[in-house]
Amino acid sequence: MAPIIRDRQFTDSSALTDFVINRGNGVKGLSEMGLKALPKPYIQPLEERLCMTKFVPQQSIPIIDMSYWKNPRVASAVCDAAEKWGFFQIVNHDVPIEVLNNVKDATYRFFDLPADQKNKYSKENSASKNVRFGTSFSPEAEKSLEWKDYLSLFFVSEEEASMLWPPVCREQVLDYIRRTEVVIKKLLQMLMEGINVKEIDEAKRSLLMGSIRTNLNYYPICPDPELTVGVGRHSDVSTLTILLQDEIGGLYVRGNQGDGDNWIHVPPIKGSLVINVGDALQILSNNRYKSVEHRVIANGTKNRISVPIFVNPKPTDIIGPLVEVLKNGEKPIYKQVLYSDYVKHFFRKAHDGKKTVEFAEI
Ligand SMILES: CC(C)(COP(=O)(O)OP(=O)(O)OC[C@H]1O[C@@H](n2cnc3c(N)ncnc32)[C@H](O)[C@@H]1OP(=O)(O)O)[C@@H](O)C(=O)NCCC(=O)NCCSC(=O)/C=C/c1ccc(O)c(O)c1
Ligand SMILES: O=C(O)CCC(=O)C(=O)O
Ligand SMILES: [Fe+2]
Repeated sequence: MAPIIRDRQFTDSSALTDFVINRGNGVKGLSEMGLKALPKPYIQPLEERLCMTKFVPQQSIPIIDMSYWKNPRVASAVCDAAEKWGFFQIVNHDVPIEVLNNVKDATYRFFDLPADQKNKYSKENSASKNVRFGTSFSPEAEKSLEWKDYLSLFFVSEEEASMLWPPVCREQVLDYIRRTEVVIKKLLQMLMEGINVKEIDEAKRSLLMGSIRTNLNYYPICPDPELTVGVGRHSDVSTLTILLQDEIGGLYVRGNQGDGDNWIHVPPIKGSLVINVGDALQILSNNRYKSVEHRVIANGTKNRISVPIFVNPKPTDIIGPLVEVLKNGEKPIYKQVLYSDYVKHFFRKAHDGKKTVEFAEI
């Protein structure tokens, strides 16, 4: 049955849910209908919209050149950025530009599929929990929805990926993960040395990078972009996130000046990767490294994509402050928690800034 639409608006919210979620049209489908106004469920409360007065145009997160990554100055810049900003960009990181371009093309290929093809991977229809096409963040828990569709791919093995991941993007995402792994290892090595962890043994490797989730995010053109958000304020639950964004821009990071209600734009830099600390690394480092809130605005004239790789502990790992960090008598701020409990807590609520980490506080 066709959705109930009058004057290019939905007559009720169940018709909208049916069109966007149940039929897999996503917000991309809404955008392509040429709606004249933003549907009500997407209108965010005033305090969650990002207004111009909160931008700090003169500030920028650090940009770190990885060409001479063995130089101790690079390690010191990485640790410094992870402590003070929780966010930085890397350039000359050795992931070939073709790999990045290919995964961006693959993202467009996936979202350009007809709705019924994408809907095969929805929460209801997907053959596996490890592959999920969705919209907004957690629509069941949210008071106001986010203007974003996504495909989330949890990596188990190349064999599983070859059976379950959508063929239009599978190889390109796998290649992106493979080539990025080298950079992830370098960054984690530097960050661990900065907190007195001299060797990344198998147990540490699992805690730091035991599981990998890649999301393909699609933010379509939005009517009334100032009334909604692409992604609401949140910190990631990962140890590190490696984010590839396109040339459109729109990602903002909470600044560290004054009362902190100032937001710094992350400008797109050709070939760069954005790196951010997630909650798991904040917990493991007992607050030495900071997971910082970030958000994405909606755009009135351009479609935007981004491809974050979330590098995480294994779901079965117990996370808490590392012994090396507590050696000098430092008090633990966090208890030991099962990582999958932590992630479930995150996924079952709407984006709510930095609140997730309270789940692990003593
Ligand atoms: C994710 C879990 C917990 C799933 O475990 P499982 O036993 O399958 O639980 P489940 O009952 O299917 O899922 C738990 C809930 O999470 C939701 N969920 C599961 N996967 C996803 C997903 N990819 N995206 C959104 N929600 C999800 C489910 O819908 C469940 O909610 P509900 O339906 O009960 O309301 C497990 O695989 C795990 O522990 N993984 C650890 C590694 C991992 O995936 N870490 C997450 C890193 S993601 C990260 O850091 C940031 C993600 C993010 C940020 C902003 C966004 O806007 C966004 O979209 C995503
Ligand atoms: O799209 C972006 O730039 C950021 C997305 C993000 O924060 C996320 O998916 O966790
Ligand atoms: Fe994020």
